Amino acid sequence: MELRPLLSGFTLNVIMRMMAGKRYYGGEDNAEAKEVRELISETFELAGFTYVGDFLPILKLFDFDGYVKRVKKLGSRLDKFMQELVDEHRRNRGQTEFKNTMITHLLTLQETQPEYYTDEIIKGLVMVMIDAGTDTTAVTLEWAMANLLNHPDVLAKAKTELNNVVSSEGRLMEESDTSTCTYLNNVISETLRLYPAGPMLVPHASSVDCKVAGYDIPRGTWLFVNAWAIQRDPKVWDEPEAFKPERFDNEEWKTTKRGNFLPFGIGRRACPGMGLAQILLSSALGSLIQCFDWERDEDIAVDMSEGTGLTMPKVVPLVAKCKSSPILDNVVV
Ligand code: HEM
Repeated sequence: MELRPLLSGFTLNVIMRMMAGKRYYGGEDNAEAKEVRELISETFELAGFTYVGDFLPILKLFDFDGYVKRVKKLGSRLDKFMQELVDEHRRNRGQTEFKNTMITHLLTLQETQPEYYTDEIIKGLVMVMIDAGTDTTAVTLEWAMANLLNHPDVLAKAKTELNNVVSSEGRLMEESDTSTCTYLNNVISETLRLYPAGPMLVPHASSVDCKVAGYDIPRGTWLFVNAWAIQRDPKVWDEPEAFKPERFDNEEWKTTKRGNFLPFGIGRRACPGMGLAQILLSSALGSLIQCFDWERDEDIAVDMSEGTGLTMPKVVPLVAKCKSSPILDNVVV
């Protein structure tokens, strides 16, 4: 079974359920779902494109490969879809399925602060949650599973923890278990250390001339932070290339290595979705480990080559075998 489509469908469903109370993956195949899946897949494709005009402005005069034309066309299709979503919420706010969505809450704020919570802002928030929150989380889950399949001892230890904390109570993993399963969280931290979904963070630009660590930085300079290299620095991490969740066992790393572990960035522009991402990663990975016994598809190590996309996806999509664990037979009828 190939995991990638399942994991990205899962994260998109979670974010869309939060924002709009809708799922577009793995359920009914209606026209709206098809349209959304198409829009989202094109958004990710174009987001990963390097636009040369950003680096050599003169080249903005030419539209090589028709990139600008495609982005503009996609932009207006996305805007139409988002506007329909907002209008649908405006019409049906009282109905159960629309009552507790993020769009409905934003529309309530629009009543008291219309100049700030405009439709443009609401549509922008929906879009940024999809862009920044779905692929990053799905890619991390795929790397985590790949690491576990290459380290059956780690997988067994994580399963034992889940059996002790959750399955022993005859139930499935819940959100409240995410803080108790410390080894599971260490597996996630170690995955984010070796395979950060934002390997170069997000480019930042200085808004004024400034001095950083003695260097003069002119206004408008683009800064890239190589988190991938910092998190594998042999001066900081023992056996930096090894997958060892135990290195996060004690809290000491928080004082000694805090600035060297930055999968969510650092400072005022750090990832605002970090808390949500950690809960999502922990509950999804925990459920996959608790509910199924996993094995590699072939008797060779999973290929761990890193691709060049925005979120550093695996080059070879992960394929794995699984069978249900006894807990599933007990709780799912
Ligand atoms: C494993 C999951 C995730 C990873 C690894 C990740 C990583 C990052 C990184 C590295 C940045 C740039 C920080 C910087 O440049 O200093 C960022 C920014 C951002 N992230 Fe995440 N993220 C994840 C999940 C999420 C989720 C679930 C959401 C929301 C639903 C989200 C929303 C955002 C937003 C809105 C920004 C831009 C913040 C700004 O520019 O001020 N992220 N993320």
